[in-house]
Amino acid sequence: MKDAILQVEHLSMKFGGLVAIGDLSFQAKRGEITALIGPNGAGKTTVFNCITGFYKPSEGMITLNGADGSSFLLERLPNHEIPARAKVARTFQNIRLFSGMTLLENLLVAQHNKLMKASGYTILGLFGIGGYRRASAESVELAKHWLEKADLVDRADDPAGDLPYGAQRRLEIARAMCTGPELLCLDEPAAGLNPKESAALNSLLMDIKSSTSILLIEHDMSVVMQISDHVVVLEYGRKISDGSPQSVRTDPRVIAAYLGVDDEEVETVLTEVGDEDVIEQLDIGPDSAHGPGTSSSYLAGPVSDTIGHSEGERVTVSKGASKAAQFDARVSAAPRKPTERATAKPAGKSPTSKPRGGRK
Ligand SMILES: Nc1ncnc2c1ncn2[C@@H]1O[C@H](COP(=O)(O)OP(=O)(O)OP(=O)(O)O)[C@@H](O)[C@H]1O
Repeated sequence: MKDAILQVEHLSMKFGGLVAIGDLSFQAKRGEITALIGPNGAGKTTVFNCITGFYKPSEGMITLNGADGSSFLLERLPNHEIPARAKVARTFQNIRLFSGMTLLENLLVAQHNKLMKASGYTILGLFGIGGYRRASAESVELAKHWLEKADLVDRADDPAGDLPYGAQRRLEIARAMCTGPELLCLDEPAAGLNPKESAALNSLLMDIKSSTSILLIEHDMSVVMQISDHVVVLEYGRKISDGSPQSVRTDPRVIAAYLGVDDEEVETVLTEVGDEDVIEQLDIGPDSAHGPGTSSSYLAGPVSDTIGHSEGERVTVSKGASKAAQFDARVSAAPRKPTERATAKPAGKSPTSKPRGGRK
């Protein structure tokens, strides 16, 4: 069995009165692609920011287990040590390349720390001594290696800003790989890509996962379903599902969390899901207190104004906000009537559909 490279335990992150993440626990296994998904504002980027040191969590533990047996509590490491010592690299939702520099230069800048160390931080070291020259040649080789993997080697001497959008995304990932990470955290790498660019990204990520574990935030469900080994679903900072892409895809709570679109999508959702059990659960009769049977707010009625988080803590969300909580309440309140199909149809957005989110 694969061991966990990342262990998130009881993580909470508060911004004043807002609990963006509440008592979240999950694992990412070594050599796997773990996807973190959820509707907009679910807390995915906040989790990334806690893992990569941009935020210090309010509570909880984030453990990174290195391949050599080392172990780091990321919430306690100074920011700059997270990439350098714990070997965690990340990309952001918006592209952050040096657009005036060539592709090769971008990948060499990423190796700056390694080169400076080899120079002994002296001018003599930079000009002549063997260690620096050797490190410099290795850096160029590594850059070339990742340019080839990203299918960008032909454009090595072009300015990064001249690349098409999808190629810039791959260059960012290649640059992150030049830092030698054990865990690569990618924040919406497929946002804004066309299908061809998306396929190129998928094959790059599948290639990377043989050597480096990946934690992925992604709204594009075709990417998530194709390449992920494990999916964690968030809604309002809470984990509502955790498992294989197939189990998450057919989890009614996840389907409910993605609610909020037109009635005509309902049939598509049920067909896409194609799971009798799920259809039965979604077909439990409508709650008469919340509108007529044909209402698209079938699962969106006000069940609770608050969502429970870690012990004793509640976060207030807008009335009827958590679709997963409403689904739970509906399932436990209503008697199961598998043979009696309700006339009402839940409005739904399947997690197999395209995203609500996008390029920021
Ligand atoms: N620095 C901050 N200060 C205050 N609130 C914040 C901050 N960062 C995030 N939040 C809030 O935390 C919640 C989760 O935000 P987050 O960006 O993590 O969600 P997300 O799932 O990544 O959303 P998206 O899919 O839109 O990127 C939101 O309500 C957001 O407004």
